Amino acid sequence: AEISLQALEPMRTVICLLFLYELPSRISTLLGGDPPISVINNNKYITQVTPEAQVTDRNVDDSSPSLDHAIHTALSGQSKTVILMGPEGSGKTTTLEKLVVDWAKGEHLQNFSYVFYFRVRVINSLEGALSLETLMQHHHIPPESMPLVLQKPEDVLCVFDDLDQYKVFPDPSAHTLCSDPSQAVSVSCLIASLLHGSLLKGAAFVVATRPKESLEFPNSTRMEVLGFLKPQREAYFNGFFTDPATANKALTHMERTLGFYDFCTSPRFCWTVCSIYKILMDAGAELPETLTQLHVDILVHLIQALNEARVRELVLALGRMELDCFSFHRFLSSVGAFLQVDGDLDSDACVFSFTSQLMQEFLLAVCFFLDKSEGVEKMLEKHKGHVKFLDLFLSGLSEPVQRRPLETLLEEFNSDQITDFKRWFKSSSEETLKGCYKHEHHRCFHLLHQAHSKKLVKEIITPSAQTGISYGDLSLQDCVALTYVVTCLGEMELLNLYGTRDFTKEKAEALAPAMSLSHKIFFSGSSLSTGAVSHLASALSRGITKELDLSYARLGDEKFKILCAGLRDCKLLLACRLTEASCDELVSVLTSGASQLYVLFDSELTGACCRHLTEALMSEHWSLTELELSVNDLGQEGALLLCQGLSQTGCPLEKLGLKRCELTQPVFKELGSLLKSGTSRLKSLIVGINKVGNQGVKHLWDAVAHPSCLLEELDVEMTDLTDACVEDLCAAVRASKTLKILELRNNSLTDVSVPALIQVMQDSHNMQEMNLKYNDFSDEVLDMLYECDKIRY
Ligand SMILES: Nc1ncnc2c1ncn2[C@@H]1O[C@H](COP(=O)(O)OP(=O)(O)OP(=O)(O)O)[C@@H](O)[C@H]1O
Repeated sequence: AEISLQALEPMRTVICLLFLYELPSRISTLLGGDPPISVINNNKYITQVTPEAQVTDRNVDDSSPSLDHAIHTALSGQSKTVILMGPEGSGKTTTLEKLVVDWAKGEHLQNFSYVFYFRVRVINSLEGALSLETLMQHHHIPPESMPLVLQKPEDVLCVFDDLDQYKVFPDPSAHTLCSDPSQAVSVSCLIASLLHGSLLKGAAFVVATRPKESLEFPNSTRMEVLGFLKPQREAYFNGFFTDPATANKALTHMERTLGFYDFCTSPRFCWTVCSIYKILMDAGAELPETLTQLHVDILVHLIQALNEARVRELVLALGRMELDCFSFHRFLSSVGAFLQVDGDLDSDACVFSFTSQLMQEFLLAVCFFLDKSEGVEKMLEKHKGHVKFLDLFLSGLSEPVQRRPLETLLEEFNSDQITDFKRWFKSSSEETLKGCYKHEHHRCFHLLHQAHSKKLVKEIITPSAQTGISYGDLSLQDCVALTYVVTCLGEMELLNLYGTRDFTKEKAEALAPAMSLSHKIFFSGSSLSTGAVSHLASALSRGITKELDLSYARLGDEKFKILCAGLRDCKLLLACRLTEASCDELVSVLTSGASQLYVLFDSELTGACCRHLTEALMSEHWSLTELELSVNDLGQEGALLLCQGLSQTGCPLEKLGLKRCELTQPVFKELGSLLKSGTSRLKSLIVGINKVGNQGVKHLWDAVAHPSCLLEELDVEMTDLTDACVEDLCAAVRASKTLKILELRNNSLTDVSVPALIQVMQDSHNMQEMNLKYNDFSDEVLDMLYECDKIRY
């Protein structure tokens, strides 16, 4: 390690040298990573950001709060203990070592005169009782410096790495804490006494651990170690591959094929990916498409690099997790590529652990296929709760193309095991896809995505699959897998994302191809980010979507504007809440000449919007044949204006929805004149749930009876009709040559009207259906109604 030591004070020089000496003789391995000290010395260190920086801006710039800076600030303030928490390989050790190196170089944390770095893995291997003084001597502090350390503990910073490795976790209540630095106590008591402040009271601590719930120390600040978000990954790839074009190629490939997995934030995983990509690119080989293929490539490379004759036995021993010295003594020179070995190999206390959880699960899956072992159900049950990717790897390896390179090296996979997996996958997916548990559906899609076989997707997703259930609240990985499945199928009838709470730009981008291939998309009750709306818009403009439900999505005017950009060529928009501010956009889409059908159900369109709409209707560019404005408070003035637009000669509108629009009698009168005018092409008029009574609706009966009226469907549900309207109603039906459907639900018609209504339906040749549900009929007329099959009641 080549830190320049000349400029350091003698004490620092000693501690720094010893710290470096203390670093176990770590070497760079494909799965383990480049040792932190080599990362730091070779200027490959990438500064991580804090969760706050992530929230405020994902494209973090230099001024964003860095993790290192946050630690420095915390240690120079009130907080005496900083707990760094992050998953496997997230960069905790590297952050700690950088901290110590920066101190030793005199760059940071200069308020401390002594910095001690303890690795719990190493302390664990110290047996018997230990005093603080002996521990420090283990860390090579010269005896003459000891009194200085003990006299001014506030000048001391202790760094504890791998606290999760602690065998017995420090718990103050379980120990009598020690306060005498020369007293020999158990190692667990020693650590607990330091962290709880009974030893070296006033000293500061930085502790790193994988996520642990029960970790609390006095005056402590927790900090999440996020690993590499996208901007840091980009910086890392650029540092790894010196050629920018190669870096970009590698990064783009990783983001496309793996970027949706959480573990991509792990710097250690990024190192492994970069390393294997480099090997493959140098050899002119294809880069892996799936997580399984990536692990096949890694394992093949590791095996080839070993000088090991019994590779099949080695893989079996690792996969069966025969993690004991006896098994591994046979493969001593080889296991280091896969395992971390703590303690003396010849002692019972020697502990083996997998460097990569992913590789551990991958080896388990390989083992399942290598020889006849237990059935797949039993195997998955046995590991339930401890594994995350086992079924994915099984799925990937069950496809010949993916496993072939391994078979060439080991031997052919057992065909019974492959058949067993395929049987399980088929039957469990069939069951899953009949049900309505979205998480199970998503899991099935993840497995299909991993298998990467279009043929298999078509085999598994049969027409009986319930793919129309709500897939709301998808994760990024769900979006990618669903897109894969829909792309293989070629189309999807309904993409139901009802109640999605957090539809981000990233998710929308991943799901865009699936959206383009869906006939209907439901986003009802969802919350879409601005970025997501713009991906939705472009997906719609490219795709086949005919129906889009954005009801209760509270899109708002700004997002609606963005959506409109994609709607120029879209056939239909259903239900979104808009206000007056969106009118200009709306009118411009409506008159674009490309939209064919438009529904603005349940918006917040008011009278003022009607003025814009009317202008649009009167313009020569209006080409829509359907307009749905139901559930908008248009008001009398607005609705009358609209009628004016409709009476324009040449207005092509054939279907108009004005349900629950607070319409009044004068509006019905105007609608009636419009229908009789001879200029209207309206075939369907939906004006239910407007309380205008017999008098109001009479204008429509008169219109229906008029020879110029072309209406085929009239909906006057819940308009307060009584028996008094029936004479006009029957006259209208008899006179009309076009009317086919009459919707009369939820009115106040009674038994006395029934004979006339049945008669008129029987006499009419045009009429196909009259709906009389929820009127005031008694049971006595039910038999009569039953006789007329054109009446629903
Ligand atoms: N900030 C960084 N810049 C560049 N590389 C990094 C950084 N952090 C980590 N790495 C790389 O990732 C590897 C793993 O990181 P590190 O050992 O620090 O993780 P960890 O969180 O301590 O993991 P574990 O929980 O397994 O102990 C390092 O060896 C190094 O190669």
